[in-house]
Amino acid sequence: MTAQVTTPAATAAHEGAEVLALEGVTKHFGAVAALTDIDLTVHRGEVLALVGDNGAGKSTLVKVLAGVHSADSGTITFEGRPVRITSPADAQELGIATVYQDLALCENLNVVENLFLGRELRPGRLDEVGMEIKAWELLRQLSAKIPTVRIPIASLSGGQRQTVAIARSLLGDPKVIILDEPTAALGVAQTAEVLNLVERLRENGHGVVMISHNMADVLAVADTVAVLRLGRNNGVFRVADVSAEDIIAAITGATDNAVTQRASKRTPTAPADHPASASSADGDGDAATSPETDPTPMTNEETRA
Ligand SMILES: Nc1ncnc2c1ncn2[C@@H]1O[C@H](COP(=O)(O)OP(=O)(O)OP(=O)(O)O)[C@@H](O)[C@H]1O
Repeated sequence: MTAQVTTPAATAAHEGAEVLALEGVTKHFGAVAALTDIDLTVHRGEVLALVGDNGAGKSTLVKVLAGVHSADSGTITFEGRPVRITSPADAQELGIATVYQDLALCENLNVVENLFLGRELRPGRLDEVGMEIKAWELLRQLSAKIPTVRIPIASLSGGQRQTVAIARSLLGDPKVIILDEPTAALGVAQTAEVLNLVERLRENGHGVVMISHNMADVLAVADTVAVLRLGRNNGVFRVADVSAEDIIAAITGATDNAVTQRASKRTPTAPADHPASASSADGDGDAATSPETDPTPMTNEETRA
């Protein structure tokens, strides 16, 4: 897995150009500060894992990008120009697709019917052949293992359902695809199948934002990990440079808690090799960060490079 570039000089070597950037995005719900000054950058052909504890702001951030919530302040730049996302239609028009955890598939309808629900091809009348050809084309892009596109969703496995939901998100030809916990509740084989899909999306040049609580998945498939804590940025890391303990430390805002101690007992490492990495953006001072030994969380300028 290639490390993310961090310097302007190396920008040309980056796998893809910047497609989506957030700067200072803030969202309140009444007195609750769900997001404060969030900066984030997504490139073409990059898988960015968005991680954080419960209530860290991940869903709110996704909903801001999906046009469900409007940001109170901050700038969102899409393909180099500032944009306003005030509705799901805005997001779709820009090329930001979101696959929510519930997948929103109709159990009794088959794969083609689900893919085209609400946007059936109709040159005069329903173009069944055209839809079927397009369905296979989308599934082929994902190297998907679906036996037939006329099978009802109810007969598919969790991984196959995720495949159909992701294929449907590709219909609008999006540049950025947001996946909300795509492997939650899946078994080992199905998780592997979904991680393969994520890799296909990257190969096809999409920018992928993947919310996940699963460190193994994050380390297996992401290029970059962005940590949210209490609604703020708490570190952006290249996966190549970071361990699961580093990420957990940034999520929890501490190196010395029960979770990180358990993780380091399983994989003993010298403290100098695997220090805490959280750049404590929330200023609560409980995240230990050492400039000498830190696995180099990227600055916001670097992630935008
Ligand atoms: N519609 C809403 N109204 C009021 N408060 C909200 C709303 N949505 C989210 N919040 C609050 O914003 C904060 C961030 O919540 P959010 O759901 O974005 O976190 P999360 O990281 O997605 O958590 P989880 O992993 O549990 O889904 C929380 O304090 C939450 O209670």
